[in-house]
Amino acid sequence: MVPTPITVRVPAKVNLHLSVGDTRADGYHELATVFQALSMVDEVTVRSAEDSGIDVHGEGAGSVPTGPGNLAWKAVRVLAERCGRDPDAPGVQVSIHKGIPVAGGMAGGSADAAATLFGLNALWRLEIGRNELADVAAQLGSDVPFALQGGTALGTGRGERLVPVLARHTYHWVIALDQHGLETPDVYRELDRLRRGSTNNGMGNVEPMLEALASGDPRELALLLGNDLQAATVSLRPGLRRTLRAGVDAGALAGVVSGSGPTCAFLCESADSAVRVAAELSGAGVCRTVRVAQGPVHGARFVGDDRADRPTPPTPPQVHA
Ligand SMILES: C[C@](O)(CO)[C@H](O)COP(=O)(O)OP(=O)(O)OC[C@H]1O[C@@H](n2ccc(N)nc2=O)[C@H](O)[C@@H]1O
Ligand SMILES: Nc1ncnc2c1ncn2[C@@H]1O[C@H](COP(=O)(O)OP(=O)(O)OP(=O)(O)O)[C@@H](O)[C@H]1O
Repeated sequence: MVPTPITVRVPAKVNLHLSVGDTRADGYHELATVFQALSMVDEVTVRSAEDSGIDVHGEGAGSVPTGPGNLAWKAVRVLAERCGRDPDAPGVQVSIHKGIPVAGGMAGGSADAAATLFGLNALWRLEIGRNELADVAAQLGSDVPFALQGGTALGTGRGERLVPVLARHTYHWVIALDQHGLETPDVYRELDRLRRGSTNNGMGNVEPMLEALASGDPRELALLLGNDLQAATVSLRPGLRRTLRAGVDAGALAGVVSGSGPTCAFLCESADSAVRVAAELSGAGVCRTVRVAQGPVHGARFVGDDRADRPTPPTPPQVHA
């Protein structure tokens, strides 16, 4: 019997804090980061098919590869290898509906890889537990484990080692999308260039941010938003200075470049304030488009599964596409 297709919803992320340390021997930078999952999502459906393939729909779909360059494709291969399966007999069709901006610093490709792992775990009835799935996720990219986990989390190592963080509040965000994306390696390379000759690549202290998150006051959190990659992103895209200023002028508590950018995220005092800021920012002519989002939200989960306390169940129910 052909298994029922599985659809998984998976969130974007913003880095509330991103400290970038030294480059390691493997070429990655040591990180200390606080991730938050936001209510901008991709939906990924995995189904058994004669021939394997990927189709991509939604905003920015035209710039997403549908072959081996797609992180979801890699996820199929890596998981198949892990469990000794032939990924092409039968094949897997992966359908991606993009709601997360492409190459925007919000981990869209990572989200699709995480959703594919999560979906295949059910489609192939593998019953892989969350820790092992997170290990496979880390093989695919530094941001992939967080897309599985969601919520708010502290990431260390190259960003893949996660500890959940208590966040007492729903935070309201305005997200400003830029005209064109940026490639993450280019942004890290630019940071290395800007830092050349400097010896002080110490990691910022995340404790104050963890306390602000526990208190739940967005004004406290706003004072602590920070991203070491921001200088590099702004150096590559100087117009972002204007975007960041415009968000604060429109009434946001603070703004920060999301990860490697060029998307900017603005923290607002309330849902109403976010709507006002979004309206004013979209009229300011400093970005392609503006969205309103909330965080934290769940990591990868089945569409239709509303149980709030089960972000990554090891043996989930199958939900039909
Ligand atoms: C900017 C962030 O989104 C912040 O969460 C991440 O650090 C990037 O995570 P990602 O896109 O999953 O990145 P990966 O696919 O693991 O790595 C892509 C490239 O980014 C750079 N990279 C990434 C993570 C890291 N800790 N140090 C790095 O230098 C490396 O050039 C690497 O080759
Ligand atoms: N499933 C996918 N969705 C989007 N882009 C993908 C996907 N698979 C591969 N890519 C490629 O990866 C590049 C980065 O896309 P992505 O949307 O993941 O960027 P990002 O959000 O900036 O990543 P991150 O925040 O994790 O650094 C794109 O240029 C695209 O060609």
